[in-house]
Amino acid sequence: FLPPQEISRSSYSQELAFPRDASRNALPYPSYLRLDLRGSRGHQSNFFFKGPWLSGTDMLFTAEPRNIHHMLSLNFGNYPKGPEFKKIFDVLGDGILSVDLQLWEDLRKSNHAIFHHPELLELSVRSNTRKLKEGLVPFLDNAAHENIIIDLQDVFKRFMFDTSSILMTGYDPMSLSINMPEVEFGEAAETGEEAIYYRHFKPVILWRLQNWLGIGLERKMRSSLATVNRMFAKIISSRREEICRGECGRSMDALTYYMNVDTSKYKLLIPTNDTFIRDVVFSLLLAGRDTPSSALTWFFWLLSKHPQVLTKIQHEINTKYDPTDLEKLVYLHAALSESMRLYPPLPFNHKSPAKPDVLPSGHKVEANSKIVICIYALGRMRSIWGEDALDFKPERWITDSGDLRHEPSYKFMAFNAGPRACLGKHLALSQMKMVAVEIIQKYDFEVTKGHKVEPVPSIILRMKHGFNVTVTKNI
Ligand code: HEM
Repeated sequence: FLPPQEISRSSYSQELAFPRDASRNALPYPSYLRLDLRGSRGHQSNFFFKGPWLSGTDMLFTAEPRNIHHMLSLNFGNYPKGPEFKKIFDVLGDGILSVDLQLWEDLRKSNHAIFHHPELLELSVRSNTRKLKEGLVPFLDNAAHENIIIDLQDVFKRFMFDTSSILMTGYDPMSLSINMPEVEFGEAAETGEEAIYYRHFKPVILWRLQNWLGIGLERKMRSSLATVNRMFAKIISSRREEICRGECGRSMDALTYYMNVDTSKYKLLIPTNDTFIRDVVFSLLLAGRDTPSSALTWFFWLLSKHPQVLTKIQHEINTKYDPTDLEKLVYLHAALSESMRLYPPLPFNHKSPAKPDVLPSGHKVEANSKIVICIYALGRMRSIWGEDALDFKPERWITDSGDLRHEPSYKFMAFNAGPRACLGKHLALSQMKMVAVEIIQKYDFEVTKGHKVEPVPSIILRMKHGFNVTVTKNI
């Protein structure tokens, strides 16, 4: 994150403006989102940031589909996450989100196997259904009855933490309940995500020194990490004990799967090593908790601003809803995609070439240099999405014959693109649809007057002040 004064002191390859008044959904965004939203030519989709001398903070920002396709698909082998990424995301250890090469391949293949396993899919539907019935509905009923203001973002985070934890660890932390217990893990994860965000834009030596001295966000980062490690130590040791006692008749969750993973097939996985298990499951838990809750928050905020879209979704639910076939809800799917185009839960991605290369835009990139893909800006480029790029229009996702329109992932990058595309996309979409249907069918909600909506500088696009609403029951 670069404060405005630092931006003006630094040299850019061109002047980049953020036209606040140009976007109906405009918000005061951090610097990495400031690609020219009016941009209609390739060269406006890239800029090179030159940081202070020897600080190691030079980086190329890009929101150009040709470059993205080149790095994430065509020339994937030359664009690992890289050693710098591994340092910045050191808290993830050897989880799938931060590793490269053979270990990533083993994790990717084993993750793919588990995410397509019928038992895990069944566990996902069961836990979502139960959490709606026993967590979300009683909570919202109570809020409606008591007429109290609730933070819908917090509610979504709790819902996703509980369901994601059931899926990944087999354990339900029960964080979504009327008395809203303190969620140590959630606070720790969010502090960590903010600290990691700032690490992207600071010299490594500086944040490492701050971490070592225990200063500022890095101090909080250290205590957050201790919280996460404590939680995992408990979960892992009690599962090992259950396995020893032969009590592991539970249905498939990621923790159980990785403790019994077939090492003749996945040679680099170490099921007997607790640190390794912690790394693998922690990444999955984060992936499953933070992104769908961010997506749902922005989605409901957009609905509050576009009642005509809400009416269409209600009509679709009333006429086509079939709980066993959520694919029938085409308009709801389109509205969710449109919301993630404008508000991608992960607003940027980081790449680092292994060898020097020239991008399709003509930019030369050195080995180990930093490239930031601006997913947020990509979703708002008029050159890509047309003159109405800044409008919330689910219709753009629907073909003349009423089917969903497919957009290439280097254009709609909310779920990443290429061999590292999100593995949880279908699980996440089903889950978000279930939550959306439940709320839209049963409740009306109103955003609290004067509530300020702005993003927090973090690697996840969250609302800084939460999303305060009141709800009323409509059935
Ligand atoms: C709206 C919801 C979601 C969005 C927008 C999303 C987006 C993404 C993105 C952008 C990446 C690339 C991250 C990177 O390379 O640094 C990613 C990777 C991944 N996601 Fe998701 N995700 C979502 C939900 C989920 C869920 C629910 C799960 C698991 C249950 C999941 C599992 C994963 C995994 C395992 C990867 C790593 C893939 C790899 O590196 O090979 N995601 N996701």
